[in-house]
Amino acid sequence: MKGIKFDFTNMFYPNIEKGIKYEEINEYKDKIEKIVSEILEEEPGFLKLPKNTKYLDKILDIQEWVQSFESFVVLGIGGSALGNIALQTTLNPLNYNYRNDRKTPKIFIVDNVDPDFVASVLDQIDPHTTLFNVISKSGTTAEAMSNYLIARGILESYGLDPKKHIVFTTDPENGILRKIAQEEGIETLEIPPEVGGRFSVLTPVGLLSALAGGIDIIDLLNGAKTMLEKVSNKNIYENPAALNALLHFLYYKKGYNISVMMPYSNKLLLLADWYRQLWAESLGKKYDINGEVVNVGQTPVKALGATDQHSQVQLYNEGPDDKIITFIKLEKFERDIKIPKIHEEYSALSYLGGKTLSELLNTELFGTEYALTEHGKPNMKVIFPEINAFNVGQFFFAYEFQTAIMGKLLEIDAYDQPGVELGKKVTYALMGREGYEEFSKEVKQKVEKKEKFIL
Ligand SMILES: O=P(O)(O)OC[C@H]1O[C@](O)(CO)[C@@H](O)[C@@H]1O
Repeated sequence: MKGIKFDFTNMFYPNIEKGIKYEEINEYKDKIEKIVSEILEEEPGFLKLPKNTKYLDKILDIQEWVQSFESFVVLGIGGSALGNIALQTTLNPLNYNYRNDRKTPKIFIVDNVDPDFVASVLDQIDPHTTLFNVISKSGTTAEAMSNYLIARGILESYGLDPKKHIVFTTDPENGILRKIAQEEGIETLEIPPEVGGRFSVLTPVGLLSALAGGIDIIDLLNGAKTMLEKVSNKNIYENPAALNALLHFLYYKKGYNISVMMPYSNKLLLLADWYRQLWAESLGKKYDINGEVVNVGQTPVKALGATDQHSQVQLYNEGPDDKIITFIKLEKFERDIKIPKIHEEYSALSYLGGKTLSELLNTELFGTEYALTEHGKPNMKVIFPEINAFNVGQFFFAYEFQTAIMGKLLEIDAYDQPGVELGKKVTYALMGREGYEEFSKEVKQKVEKKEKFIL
């Protein structure tokens, strides 16, 4: 069958000595059935996206305008950038201006306020031929807003009409971007109110820059749609998202606090960055749904094969039993390179001659998998037959659904992020935002009183 596959072989006992037993899975069969039914019934915002053509139509309407620019610059952060970055590095890695005979803009994603980084992007673009896509669900995030102000300032300094060079992606009603859009007539795409940032890659948040970069967004959504069908299966043994969630949950209960995602493909690497936000922000929670303090969460970690075999794998093999490793395997690379048969006289080199790099890379993946299993460390694999929009759409959707299930298993709210508020509030206060004067004093006093220890 078309699409990605999940290989759970090395998650189970007896392949892994301390592995999960089928009896443990069976104990949760009914619970998983109930959870999947509940999610399908509750229809959290992200679930509606694969079938919703409303947003797609609107984006396709402005395709010609968007692709008439030479540069397309996303200004956003977190869920308003990570999906975009994953899509571009996976499906538009060369980021050409000319691709498949069709001119598409070069895509830049500015997801930080590091002045060196922002300046380096600005150095590369010509405002006359640039479209800025300001993405913010809340329309308040300091990083996205400051970069918006900078972009707008530049446009104005060139005498350019912001309406012709800016498109907003934001909430349909709330937030300052929506207000500015209404007052000034700036083109604006909607983020459905019920879809949180980290679940929004399949909304205009991710779709517009994807389309701008020449990615087949219809295929992307088709992939998500087929995965929706697959993960709607209530039988745990036929539902990869449910089985993956349950395995992560059962291991988590045994002290496996870390979930490593390790693609063996540079193009697929940043899917792991997208996953990190999804898993961390959704599941790292102090309170459960009844208001009890639980302090749960599993720390997502990103690694790259084969590079990190020479950096992290020592720890993964011999360190504490606290990690589950998810490899991402690519079966068919877009290109391959044959290793020349030079130095046939040295056996330390001659075994490589005549092989391909993809052969070497996937053999290394096999070696790492084998070694981890021998060391008794649980590991699994997501297999991409090839990199295309359909498979990437499947991947996004499977992990979103898996996160929803994991949230229910942990009995927490997977859709909020109260833990990020305090840091934001301090920034507002210290940067002098109106209404935060008292809080600013409080913070300064507290810091003043601290016993300092600086070396
Ligand atoms: O799209 P927004 O509202 O600018 O938010 C960006 C990101 O900030 C967060 O709210 C966390 O600070 C994320 O959940 C979100 O993806």
